[in-house]
Amino acid sequence: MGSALLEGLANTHEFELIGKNPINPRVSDLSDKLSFTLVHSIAELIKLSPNFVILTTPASITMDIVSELTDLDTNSIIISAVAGHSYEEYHQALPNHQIVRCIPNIPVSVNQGTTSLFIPENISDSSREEILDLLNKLGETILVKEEQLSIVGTIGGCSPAFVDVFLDALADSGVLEGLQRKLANKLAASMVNGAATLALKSGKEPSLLKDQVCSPGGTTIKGVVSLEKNGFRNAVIEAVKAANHN
Ligand SMILES: NC(=O)C1=CN([C@@H]2O[C@H](COP(=O)(O)OP(=O)(O)OC[C@H]3O[C@@H](n4cnc5c(N)ncnc54)[C@H](OP(=O)(O)O)[C@@H]3O)[C@@H](O)[C@H]2O)C=CC1
Ligand SMILES: O=C(O)[C@@H]1CCC=N1
Repeated sequence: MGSALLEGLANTHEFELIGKNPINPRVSDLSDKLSFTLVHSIAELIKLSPNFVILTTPASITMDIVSELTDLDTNSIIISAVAGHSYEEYHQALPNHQIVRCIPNIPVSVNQGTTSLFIPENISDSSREEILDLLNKLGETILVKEEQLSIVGTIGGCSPAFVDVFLDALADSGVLEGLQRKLANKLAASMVNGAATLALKSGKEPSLLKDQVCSPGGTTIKGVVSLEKNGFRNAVIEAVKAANHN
């Protein structure tokens, strides 16, 4: 997730970026590619007084890292992208800092992300604006209450993987009929991109858009009936449930 955020922010050419990571050749290569400063300790990071600190660490080590941020300038805004720790936990660890929680998704790397964001009440209007300005450069930002962050973050954050499974399956079906894999992959991704753009731009309900494709007695409705017979809708609902109630 950290690499995806760095890529999306680097694409804007508007930020001086810093990455903090244990020594790792993968991250050194990324820092060369995206031209960001790489630091290996929190102390080095704190000295640089960044405007924002975005946390993308595994949940299991995040609170240890947060406890090292006590000397961070209180003007620095902390944005946690970590699923699994509440605002209250961060606030207790760093009571004088401004902290918000978000769940971005991997398409932030191409500035087409969906980021659900919880901003607590104690954040000033100017900080709120700065946070939204930053995240909006990465795609769409959806403001939510903290109790909604889990389900909104699951649908926004995990579902790119579910869509990737769908894309891979669509491409498989093309390959089965003799298409080259590359062509099948491109066809599937372009189609999903177009269908999603139409849903967003038209504002129409997906069920109405589906009806427009299904000609009476035609081929699409036969495919839709087959999806329903095979539990496609239920499989999606169960996947979101499983991811959200882990
Ligand atoms: N993947 C996603 O789509 C999303 C993930 N998230 C959240 O982002 C977080 C990371 O997830 P994800 O990127 O998938 O997991 P990864 O395991 O791929 O990434 C974790 C990163 O943390 C780094 N790291 C480990 N220890 C430290 C440390 N002490 N200081 C700094 N960095 C450290 C790892 O470095 P190294 O590579 O050297 O091991 C790695 O780059 C999780 O909390 C997750 O909930 C939120 C939304 C979406
Ligand atoms: O798989 C995960 O745990 C993270 C949280 C949201 C997306 N990926």
